[in-house]
Parts: sequence; structure tokens; C-alpha cells
Amino acid sequence: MDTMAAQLGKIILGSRSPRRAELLQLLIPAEQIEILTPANSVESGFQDAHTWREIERLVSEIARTKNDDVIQQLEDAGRTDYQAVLTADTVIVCLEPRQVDDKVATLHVLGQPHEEGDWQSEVRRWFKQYYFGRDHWAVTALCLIDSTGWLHESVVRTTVTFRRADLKLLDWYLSTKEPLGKAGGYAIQEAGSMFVESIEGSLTNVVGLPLESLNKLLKDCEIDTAMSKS
Ligand SMILES: Cc1cn([C@H]2C[C@H](O)[C@@H](COP(=O)(O)OP(=O)(O)OP(=O)(O)O)O2)c(=O)[nH]c1=O
Repeated sequence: MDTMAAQLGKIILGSRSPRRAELLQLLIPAEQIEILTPANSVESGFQDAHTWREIERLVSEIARTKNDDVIQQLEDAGRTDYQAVLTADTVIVCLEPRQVDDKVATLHVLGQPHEEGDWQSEVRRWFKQYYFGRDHWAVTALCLIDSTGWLHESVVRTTVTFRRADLKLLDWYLSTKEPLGKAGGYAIQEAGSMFVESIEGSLTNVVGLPLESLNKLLKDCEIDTAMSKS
């Protein structure tokens, strides 16, 4: 790709998440980003996924499905004026509390709370059963496909440790509705941070777009970022 075209071509962000758009703007100038929303992907199959290998495979598959959807939209519109399409998917992975006779701990995946149901009870249960006083992981799969169709992928895992139970704070937190639209039902970048004791790894990965890893993928794609210009 020549440098001029590389400078002009848009980076298409296939996401409805405002957090992903804000984070991408830290690496790519806003005027070079265009947002196209992928069709809602079915986040199924996780109920049978209990190993890291299987979970990471499924999260990557969802990010790729979102990307395919956006590329199809671009093709349908006869568009060739873009450098790459970026999509991502984030889930929370927890350890099932050990049963007395369990030999090995089991992994369990949480997506976004189900808005149409009693989401407050659902999120309250997640906090009590999986979060308070324990570790869990935020896992984000990135999928970047350049205009030649070359696929660049990565999966990033961050360990998050929550403080001990504070049920009063949890009741208030649920009343804010912040958990809606967030994987695992909390936002570490907002009031959800009050539950967090520590994290190990990338913070932006928890928020839905791991910048360090994305910067590397963009570099692999020969896309200039704010860092490459400095
Ligand atoms: C854990 C966590 C998640 N989140 C958000 C980021 C993502 O928007 C969302 C994860 O859900 P996703 O299903 O990955 O993404 P989405 O449906 O919001 O957006 P799209 O598929 O269109 O890209 O959770 C936070 O903002 N803060 C957090 O601490």
C-alpha cells in the first residue's frame, strides 16, 4: 500500500461501544475513524466452554463474525476506500466456586446482563457468587482485517480482583443502571471501580479495547498510529 493511500484510508471501527471509539481515538485521529455497527452477534456456545482454549476460540470467533458483517456492509456499498476494519469482543471469565468433591476448578463465562429479564438479580448474583473477595478475568479478542483481506488477531487477558462484599454499595450500584451494556455487569472506568482492589495486566483491555495489543496489530498492518508519529 502506498503511503498516500495509507494516510487517507479510513480505519473502520465495527462497534456500537462508545468506550471502544474513545479508546481508538487515542491511537488514530478521529477524522480517520469511521464507525459502522455490526449486526448483533449471537454470543452463544459459552455454556459449554470451560477451558481457556475453548473460551478464547469462541471470543475470537465472535470478533471475526462482527468483522465479516462490517466487511459485507462495505462490499454491498461498493466501498474500497478503507485501510482496515477493527472489531472486538469482551467477556468476563470466572471460577465456579469449588464444590466439596470437585477435583478441578471450572471456568464460567459472563457476557452482558440480559436487559429484557431481571438483570438486577442476575448482576447481584454475579457479584456475590463470582466477584466479591476473589479474582476473575476480562478477556478481549481483537480482530483487524486490512483491505487486502489479511487477518490480524489477538486475545488479551487481564486479572481483576474485587474487594470483599459490600452489599449496600452493590444495591446502590445496581440502581445506577451502569451495569447495563457492560460485559460482566460492571464498568471499571466508572463507578464500578469502587469494587476493584487491584488489576494485573491491561486496564484498557477490561474496558473493551487493549491499546498495547491493538497498537502492535496496527503496526503489523503498517497503519500509522499516534505513537509512530512521535
Ligand atoms: C468489564 C467492562 C466492560 N465494558 C464494556 C465494553 C464493551 O462495550 C462491553 C463488552 O461487550 P461486547 O459484547 O464486547 O461489545 P458491545 O456489544 O458493547 O459493542 P460491539 O459488539 O458493538 O463492539 O462492556 C466496560 O465498558 N467496562 C468494563 O469494566
